[in-house]
This record gives sequence, C-alpha cells and structure tokens, in this order.
Amino acid sequence: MNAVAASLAPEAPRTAVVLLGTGVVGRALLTLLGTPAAGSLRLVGAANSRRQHVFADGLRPADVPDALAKARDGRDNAPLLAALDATGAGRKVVIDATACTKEATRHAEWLERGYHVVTANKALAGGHLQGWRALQAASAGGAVYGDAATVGAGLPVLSTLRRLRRCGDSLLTLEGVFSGSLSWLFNQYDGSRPFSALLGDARRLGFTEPDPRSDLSGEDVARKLLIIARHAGFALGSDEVEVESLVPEPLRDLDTKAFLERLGELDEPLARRHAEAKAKGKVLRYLARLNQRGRARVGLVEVGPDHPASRLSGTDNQFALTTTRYHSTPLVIQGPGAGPEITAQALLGDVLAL
Ligand SMILES: NC(=O)C1=CN([C@@H]2O[C@H](COP(=O)(O)OP(=O)(O)OC[C@H]3O[C@@H](n4cnc5c(N)ncnc54)[C@H](OP(=O)(O)O)[C@@H]3O)[C@@H](O)[C@H]2O)C=CC1
Ligand SMILES: N[C@@H](CC=O)C(=O)O
Repeated sequence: MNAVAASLAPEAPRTAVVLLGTGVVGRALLTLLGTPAAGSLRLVGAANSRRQHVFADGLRPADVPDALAKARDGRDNAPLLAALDATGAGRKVVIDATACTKEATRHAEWLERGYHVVTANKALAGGHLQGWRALQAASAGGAVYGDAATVGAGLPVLSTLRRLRRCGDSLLTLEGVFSGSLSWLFNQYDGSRPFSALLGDARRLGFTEPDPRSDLSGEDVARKLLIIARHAGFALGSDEVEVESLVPEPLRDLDTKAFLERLGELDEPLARRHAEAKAKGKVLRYLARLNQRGRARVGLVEVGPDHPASRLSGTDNQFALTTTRYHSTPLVIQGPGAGPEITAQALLGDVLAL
C-alpha cells in the first residue's frame, strides 16, 4: 500500500494538501506522495488547467491522472479549498506546480485565508514588486509561503539567505548561473550539434519551462534574481532588471506551437556567439548579477577558464553570495538546478517542514 493510501481514513489528518498542476513537476510530486516520506499527508484534490478532482477522504496519488481524465467539471478552485476545509486538518496546503500567472496572483489571498502555499511557480514572488509586497503582508498572518522550489529547484539558497539575515548579515552582491536549462544548454553546446536540437533534449528531460522562451528570454532567470534580491531586502521592481533575450525578434510573439516549429532560427545567432567566444579561448554562460547599488543584469557572457561558471556541468546552478560577513570570498551554493524529481522534493520538503 502506498503512503497516502495508508492515510485514507475518516479521522482528520494533520496535513491536507491539494495539488495544482500535474505536468512534469506535478507528476514527480505525485510519485513522491506515494512514498513513506509523505505518509502523514492526505491529498484531497488535484487539478490541471482544465479540470479538478476532489475526494475529501483522500486520493491515491497514482489514481490522480485517471481521476482527472474522467472529471467533468470545469476548472474552479472553490471545490479544492472546500475539500481542504472539510478535512478539519490542522494544516491545509495548496501546492502550486503550475507556471500559471493567474494562479500565482491568488497566493496572497490563500495565505490571508489561512491556507499554507507551497509553490514552484515564481510568477508572483518574482513578478511585480506589488505582488511581492502583497505576499509579505499576507504571510504576516501566520500562514507559510513555501518557496524553496522557486530558486535553484530547491538548492538551499533562500533558506540560507533567511538565516544570514536573521543573524544580521546583509547581501552585498550576487552572481551566478540561475537557470538549470540554460546551464545544461551552454555546458553542452560546442557547436557540433545545433542549439535547437539540444533545446529539444532539454525540454524532453523536463528542464525547461512549459514555454522554453521563458528560459531563453531571460525571464525565468530574472524572476529568480528578483526573488533572491527581494529576500535580501532590495526592493527591486521587475522593470529594474536589465535582461538579454536569446529569442530572435520574429519568434517572440508566436504561440508556443508555432515557436517550437521554428526552433531552428535560434541556431545561427548562437553559433556565431559561440564561435566568437571560442576564438578568444572563452565559453558562453548565461549569468545573473546584482551589484551593491542594486543594479541587476541577466544575460549571455563570454567567460574564461578562470571563471567559476566555466567549470559547471549538467544542470548546475551556482549562486555566489557576497555578504558583510562572507566578504573576502563569497559563499557559494552550487548543484543541479532543474529537473522534475529534485523540484518535487523541494515541494515535499516545504510541506513536511510546516
Ligand atoms: N522543471 C523544472 O525543473 C522546474 C520547474 N519549476 C516550476 O514548476 C512549475 C511547473 O513546471 P512543469 O511541471 O515543468 O510544467 P508543465 O507544463 O509540465 O506542467 C504545468 C502543469 O500546470 C497545469 N496548469 C496550468 N494552468 C493551471 C491552472 N490554472 N490550474 C491548475 N493547473 C494548471 C498544466 O495543466 P495541463 O496538463 O492541462 O496543461 C500542467 O499540468 C513552473 O512554474 C516551473 O517554473 C521550478 C523549478 C524547477
Ligand atoms: N526552467 C527552469 C526550471 C527551474 O526553475 C530552469 O531552467 O532553471
């Protein structure tokens, strides 16, 4: 019997959860919810973009895809929240594993209503400053915002920053590689295979955003930079990050399907950038930087063999934090920064930490 099945019982669970999003990350989380680590949780509802299914006594995680395929009601969060309430659980949690901006705008409201929110979706915390402020105000009521998955796919970046700040330390500068997919792409790319073919692989491996332009445009990296900077006390607006997009102009306004059919148009400009860097003995890395004056930039940079980002592999992210106490050399957090399993684990970890 799986772990959540073991908790299918009429008495109130300690923690009840609903899951929004059953894509790459959501499915990996459903797998983890079926393991003993999740034994104390009761999953009472799940939704994709079109439908939801609720069952107050608990859903077996493995049954969710089937239940959603058979569900008839159109998309509505009210029955999911009602299912959480009906459990009488001490901790009621909404897990957001979508990339949907509309759902993200509801995070603050859910917190205000006493639901904990655990999210991989960065659209609110990494969006307009107003949204970030609404989140801070809503969290003051006691409900917890679990955001480990929003930066570094769960690498201990935000938790470290919070701990340093509690001790009175302050972030001075920040630099690194914040995108797992762009890291993987530029760590692999040597000109022998077209960039578009590698991007296809990165999508299949679950590293990219649902629309890979969110990665290639720098938007996803900028969101992570904003989340970290805001945690560190920099009140940065989303329009204050200088962002270099790798998406050619004619591909920017297409729908996702049309964009995916024209991926080949990425190849020539990137092959040229790669050759230029190679001629100087350098490699390309998509870097994020925040300086002491709060100036933020994300974009493609040629780095030499002495630069720490030149030695990354796989989906490695790297966050170099210079603080008032980590001053002569930065505190560096490095490791895989994309992938369904580690992201799902970050979500589960935040739920279990409640
Ligand atoms: N992949 C990774 O390595 C990491 C991803 N993340 C974040 O995780 C999130 C999910 O990514 P991923 O799983 O790759 O994306 P997918 O596109 O694979 O899945 C997204 C899921 O969200 C569902 N969805 C969309 N809108 C809604 C809605 N309004 N209500 C309920 N469900 C909705 C989609 O439904 P449908 O199936 O109907 O399309 C789909 O099931 C993103 O925010 C991403 O930034 C964070 C860290 C790492
Ligand atoms: N698409 C993102 C996934 C994690 O946030 C990335 O490539 O880093």
